[in-house]
Amino acid sequence: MSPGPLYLGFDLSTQQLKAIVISSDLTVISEAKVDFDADFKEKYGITKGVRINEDEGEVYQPVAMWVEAVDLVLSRLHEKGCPMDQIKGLSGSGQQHSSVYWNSDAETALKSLDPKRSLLAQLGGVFAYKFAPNWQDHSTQKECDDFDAHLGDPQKLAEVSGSAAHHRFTGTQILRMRRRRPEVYESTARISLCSSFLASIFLGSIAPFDISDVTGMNLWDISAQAWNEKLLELTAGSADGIAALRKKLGDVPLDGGSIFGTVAPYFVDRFGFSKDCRITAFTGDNPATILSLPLRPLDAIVSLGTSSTFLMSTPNYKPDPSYHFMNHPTTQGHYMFMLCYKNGGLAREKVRDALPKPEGKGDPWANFNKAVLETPPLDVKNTDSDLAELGLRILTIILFLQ
Ligand SMILES: Nc1ncnc2c1ncn2[C@@H]1O[C@H](COP(=O)(O)OP(=O)(O)O)[C@@H](O)[C@H]1O
Ligand SMILES: O=C(CO)[C@@H](O)[C@H](O)COP(=O)(O)O
Repeated sequence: MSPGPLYLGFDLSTQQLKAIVISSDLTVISEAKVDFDADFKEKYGITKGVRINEDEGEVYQPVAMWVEAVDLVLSRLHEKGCPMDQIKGLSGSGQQHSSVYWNSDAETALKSLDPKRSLLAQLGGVFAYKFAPNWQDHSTQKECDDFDAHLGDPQKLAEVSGSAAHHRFTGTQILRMRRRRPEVYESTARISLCSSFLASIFLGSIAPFDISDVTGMNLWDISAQAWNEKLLELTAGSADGIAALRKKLGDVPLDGGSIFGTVAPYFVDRFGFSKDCRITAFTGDNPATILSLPLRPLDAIVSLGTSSTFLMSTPNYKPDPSYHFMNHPTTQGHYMFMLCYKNGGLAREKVRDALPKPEGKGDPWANFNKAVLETPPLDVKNTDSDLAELGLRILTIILFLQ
């Protein structure tokens, strides 16, 4: 029996490109992944998905690797016998903050993709910069100082953009790109976030930023729901440069759930997608996580990937330099609150490696999981007087009940 209309979701994260196909009742029909280290370590010179330039604190990923991964993950789905022609909707998420710099050939190349040739053969030359600065990049201290000072102080920047300046936030990254690599900035026709980059490939045209992901840039004025003119001026270097920067950034649709169009003919001819398979906005991986569970007021999600994040949804906008506020991805007037630990995965691996190794070729995390399950949270046995819970309650009161 046919499972009915299917939906395809992607996640382009630090270490993998994952694809999952589900039916309307959320049954998983097929899945495939490209693991960057397992598939591309030698070819692209990466470790844990990234390259590092220690001297400047740069952490970055080859954009060509992402492009190649799209063809590869789809051919894996296809080879598994996934009924591609029944996929009616397609969307996805991308690691937040990471940016792609397209040159002026990009739009034409995306519109005229030939299904007989690979994506990489056709898109290899459309980037003004071969790399995407990764969210782990920390080369932008000077730019952070400039952002924090530009509106007065970090509190003011947080009030306007939802966050104080952060190394990984895309505004500080674009400012550094203009200063450090002015030729790249000049030859950039459009800038994408990781999420809108992936949407652009499927759409065959450069997709706009998502309304939630745009709030991870330190450039979007959340109260005005518009680019902040002063922050654009800082990034562009002068008032005269604002118009050119706006062009590179593009317009941002305020409706996060909008449909961008149908899948590009390349995917219909090469992988058997239906012509009417529709593409909805791709968003950041954390906003996507917020959407993945039906959160009630005061519910929180902890997401453990390369980073670790703590997420809540709220109608109250209470920004502070010590955490992040972002637009909710689909509900206008709602926000998501986030704490992010950049070294979450690393810390867990360190603890895992300090424990005795499990015997044989079983799950390398077996002893870690056992130790976690056997240890009471923060080693506090009485949960009624648990200090961690007290901390969470205070945070909740500060955020929501003030
Ligand atoms: N069984 C496990 N228990 C705890 N952590 C794990 C386990 N398996 C993988 N990890 C950690 O999760 C990280 C990868 O998470 P994943 O969500 O796939 O990455 P990404 O950030 O690319 O989305 C790895 O770096 C590793 O530290
Ligand atoms: O930078 C942040 C959030 O601000 C990270 O959470 C990234 O979004 C990366 O996600 P993973 O690759 O760890 O899933």
